Amino acid sequence: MTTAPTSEEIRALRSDFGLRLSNSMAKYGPLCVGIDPHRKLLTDWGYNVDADGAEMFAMRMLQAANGRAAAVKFQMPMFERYGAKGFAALERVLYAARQMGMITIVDCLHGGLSTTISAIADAYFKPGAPLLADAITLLPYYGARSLANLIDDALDNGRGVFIASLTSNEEGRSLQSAIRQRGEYNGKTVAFGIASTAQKHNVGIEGMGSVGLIVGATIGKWIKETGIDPAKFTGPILSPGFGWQGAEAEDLKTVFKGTRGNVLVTVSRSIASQGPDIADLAAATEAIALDVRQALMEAMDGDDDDEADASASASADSAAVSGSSDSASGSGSSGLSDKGAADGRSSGSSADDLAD
Ligand SMILES: O=C(O)c1cc(=O)[nH]c(=O)n1[C@@H]1O[C@H](COP(=O)(O)O)[C@@H](O)[C@H]1O
Repeated sequence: MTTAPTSEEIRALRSDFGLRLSNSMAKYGPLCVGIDPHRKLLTDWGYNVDADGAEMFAMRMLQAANGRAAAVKFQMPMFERYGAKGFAALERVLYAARQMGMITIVDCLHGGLSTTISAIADAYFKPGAPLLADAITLLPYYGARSLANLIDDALDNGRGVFIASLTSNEEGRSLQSAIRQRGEYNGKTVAFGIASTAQKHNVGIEGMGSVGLIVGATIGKWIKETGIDPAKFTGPILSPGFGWQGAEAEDLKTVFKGTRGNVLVTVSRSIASQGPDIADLAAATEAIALDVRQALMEAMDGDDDDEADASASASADSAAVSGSSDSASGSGSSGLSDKGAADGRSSGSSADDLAD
């Protein structure tokens, strides 16, 4: 006969993902290797563009990431496109990653009505789940609170989530910086409301929480217009955009100024494009892991040279993300596009070179 868990056991489970991820980041650094079997990469690596090719690609990426990165993130649509065979391949590579002891994130970007979205806890979080993962990515378009039941299921099973807040693509900016017209976050940006709702799940957790955010590294200085201060968020922050999409060390320093060990930078194509040789993939992983670690260490000590920033932090509300939405004018000209143009790095369009 099984006995019901005590309140202490429940508390421990609800902070388990954050604890395991922060331990892994302390050991291996703040890099997550993105496993995205793009068609072009499969072809370049000499694999068929099918579920078997995606599975072999993923196994190689796993071997390169093992012991060199804190986590791996699987891009669900790039398996899903092969239907049942793709799902079976993803189940197997997730199993392999678990056997290696790696922290696994499935990038499925699910979202929906509270009553229906909860069903996916059976797929990812519960004991015996076919796609058992340590965390998944979520979209909050139905309202961040619509995710509450699913988040509870994740936490009660020692798992976590990453909720899209400020995505790395430029098209997201006008929606995410829109000013809310009603409710608790009236007058604040959409992204701010999402981050604040996410943060509520982390309050009271010692160390890093288990409810994370997605904040693209590409957004650069535009972070200030959103009202979000990543330094005040106590869950993990998954940050895509470094490398292939154009973000550099300077962007990590700008966006994550003052953060302390909770930023997990996810990189896919900049590593995979060095394959298929595992030694080359491993070398690329190590080099990028070093760059990212260095940038985030510098971000930690980032000097507060910006007075407006300092006053925004001072007036931060208890949601632990500073809420200066007054400055959220939604002007879409800073960040990605300015930088891409200024130094010729890839911005939105060239980021699609290896898309799909
Ligand atoms: O959900 C994501 O992980 C995600 C959010 C976001 O805002 N931007 C973003 O690029 N991603 C994902 O992060 C990965 C980035 O891959 P690379 O640009 O190749 O490093 C891809 O799997 C994207 O789908």
